[in-house]
Amino acid sequence: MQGKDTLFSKPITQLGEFRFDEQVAEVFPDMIQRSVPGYSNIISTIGHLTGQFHQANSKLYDLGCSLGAATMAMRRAVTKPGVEIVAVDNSAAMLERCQKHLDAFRSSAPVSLLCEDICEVEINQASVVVLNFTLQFIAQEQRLALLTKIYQGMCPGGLLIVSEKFHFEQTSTQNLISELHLDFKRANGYSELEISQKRSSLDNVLVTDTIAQHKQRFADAGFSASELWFQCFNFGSLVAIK
Ligand SMILES: C[S@@+](CC[C@H](N)C(=O)[O-])C[C@H]1O[C@@H](n2cnc3c(N)ncnc32)[C@H](O)[C@@H]1O
Ligand SMILES: O=C(O)C(=O)C[C@]1(C(=O)O)C=C[C@@H](O)C=C1
Repeated sequence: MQGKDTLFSKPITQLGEFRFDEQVAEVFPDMIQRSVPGYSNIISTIGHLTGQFHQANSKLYDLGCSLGAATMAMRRAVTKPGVEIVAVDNSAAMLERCQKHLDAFRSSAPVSLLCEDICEVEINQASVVVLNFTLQFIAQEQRLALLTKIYQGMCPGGLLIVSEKFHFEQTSTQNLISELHLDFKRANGYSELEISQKRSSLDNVLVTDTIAQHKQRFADAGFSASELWFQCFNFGSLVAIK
C-alpha cells in the first residue's frame, strides 16, 4: 500500500521547482488520482486503444511512464505476436518502483525500461505511442521535434495518444474551468495551502498548451488526423493517427 500525498500540506519556506523525485514517486498513485480528473478512464482507454491498434512485430512506447500505470494497461491488451513494450522515464525513483509493479504480474509481452530523456530516445517500428501527461513537462520549443521524431518512428496506421492539462484562450472560460479543477482537488481532500504551494512549484515546470495548439502540432509533425477523445475540465486526451 503506497502513501497518501501530504507533500505540500505544511508551509514550505523554500518552495523549489516540482520534481519527480523519491518523495513524489512514493505518493504518486494517490497524487495523480486526486489531481487529474478522469485519470482512471484515460488509463483504461489506453489499454482498449492498444488492443485495437497494436500490430504484430512492432513496438509500443510509453514515454514518461512514471510507475507504469499506462505501461501495464498496454501490456494487458497485447494479443499479437512479436510485440515489445518500451517504457521510458528520466526519474530513477519512478523507474525503480515501476520495475517492481511490472514484476508483480506475469505477462508474455516483454517490457524494456529505459532511464533516459524521451527527447533523446530512439523510436522505431512503433504501432502505439503514449505520452500520458508527459508532453506538458517538455520545453515548449522541443515539443514539435519530439512529435516529429515519434511520427517518423511509427508504422503506417500507428496511433499516438497524448494526455495533457490544457489552458483556454478566453479568460472567462479559463477561469471557470480551472475553478472546476480546483473544486475537484478540494473535494479530494487537498487544502488551500496544498493547492497553492503545489501550483507555485509547478509554475514554469508544467507548461500547458491549448487544444488547438496540440492539433496544429500534430499536423505540423505529419499526422494525417487527430481528435480530442476525452475531456474533463482542463484535462484531456487526444489521439493522432499516422
Ligand atoms: C505526470 S507523470 C506521467 C504519468 C504516467 N504517464 C502515468 O500514466 O501514470 C510525468 C512523468 O514524465 C517524466 N518526465 C518528464 N520529463 C521527462 C523527460 N524529458 N524524459 C523522460 N521522462 C520525463 C517524469 O519523470 C514523470 O515520471
Ligand atoms: O495541475 C495540477 O494541479 C496537477 O497536479 C497536475 C499534475 C499533472 O498533470 O501531471 C502535476 C503533477 C503530478 O504529476 C500530478 C498531476
